[in-house]
Amino acid sequence: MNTKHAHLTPTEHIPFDTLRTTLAHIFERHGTSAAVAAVLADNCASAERDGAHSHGVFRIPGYLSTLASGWVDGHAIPRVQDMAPGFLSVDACNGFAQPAYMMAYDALVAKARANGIALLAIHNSHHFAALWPDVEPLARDGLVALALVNSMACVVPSGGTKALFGTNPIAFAAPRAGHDPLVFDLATSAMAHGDVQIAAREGRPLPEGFGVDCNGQPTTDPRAVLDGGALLPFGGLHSSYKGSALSMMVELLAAALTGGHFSFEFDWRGHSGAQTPHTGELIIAIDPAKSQGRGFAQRCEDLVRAMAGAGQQRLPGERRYRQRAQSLREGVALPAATWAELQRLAQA
Ligand SMILES: NC(=O)C1=CN([C@@H]2O[C@H](COP(=O)(O)OP(=O)(O)OC[C@H]3O[C@@H](n4cnc5c(N)ncnc54)[C@H](OP(=O)(O)O)[C@@H]3O)[C@@H](O)[C@H]2O)C=CC1
Ligand SMILES: O=C(O)C1=NCCCC1
Repeated sequence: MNTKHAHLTPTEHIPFDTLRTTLAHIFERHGTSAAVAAVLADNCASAERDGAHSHGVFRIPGYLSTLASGWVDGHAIPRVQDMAPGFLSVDACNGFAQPAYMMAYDALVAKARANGIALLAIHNSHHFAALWPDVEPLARDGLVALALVNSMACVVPSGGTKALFGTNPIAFAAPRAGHDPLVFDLATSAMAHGDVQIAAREGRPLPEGFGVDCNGQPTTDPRAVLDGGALLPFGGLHSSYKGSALSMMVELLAAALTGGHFSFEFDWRGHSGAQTPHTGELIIAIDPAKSQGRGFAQRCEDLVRAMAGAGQQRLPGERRYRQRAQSLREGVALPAATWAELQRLAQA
């Protein structure tokens, strides 16, 4: 949202269902089917609820300008194809990735349980969201899950000078006995592009070693990164080859394997306002019940205990679950100006 002065206004606490319904109205009134609106609204409201601000309501203007530009089809009806016993392919038909995923979700779970492992390869799709909502439900269904999605060329490969990779996140989830699933979700760039946009809006510098300007020179100015500059892969100045290798892997698995575009391949010039990357996504689901040994859930607890014993202060995903519980208890905290703008858009 354009919340430039939102921090000056009071905070409102909005019940999660009210936020989700309002977002669904916004999507539907701005160019999606009711079915697509429901999926995107749930995703976006869930991100805001969990404190994943770079992919919560902050993204609404980007979704709307993209829909208005004609770059994405908000009414697309995805086509699911059964490629092999463990391989499903979905053509999102130039629509959003999440409705395509929802259409194939049950088949993916059934295949993973039957075969031990199954892949869902989505192409011709747009992903503008956090990735953990694509893996957490699989872990709640008892499966180990990995998701990868590529975005748009805004990351310089290690040692290079030109933006080529996307910010290319990887999300992982594993079921735990008696606990929320173990989940991590991280961009393979030094920072998510959304966080660079938020830093620019709030006038905050980036940490050293995260970005370069349009001349390839190191900069901490988020605007210089956004205006022709680029991010570096994660890993810091001396180990960015590690983030770069992971980013390369995401390009291959999310784009080459699915039939989607690489982050540098699609051309959205001519669609003024378009912000959603037109790429691909790969989701891998593994049934741990098929594995050897003392049982995956038990081994997971062994590892978590050992990590705590070694001094790890918190698990990935833990902050998010804490924020989720608080938001469900007290309502999702939003600047009053942002909530007023969302309500206006829902009527517009
Ligand atoms: N659709 C797209 O194309 C793209 C989407 N994104 C999204 O942007 C979001 C933000 O990514 P990013 O900035 O890399 O995420 P963060 O760096 O904020 O967090 C990455 C992961 O590390 C965990 N974590 C953070 N701090 C700690 C800590 N001190 N100890 C243990 N674990 C920790 C987080 O858990 P916790 O959540 O609990 O803090 C999270 O699982 C993601 O949801 C990603 O999917 C990014 C790039 C492209
Ligand atoms: O934050 C990011 O990085 C991105 N998020 C949504 C899609 C484009 C990249």
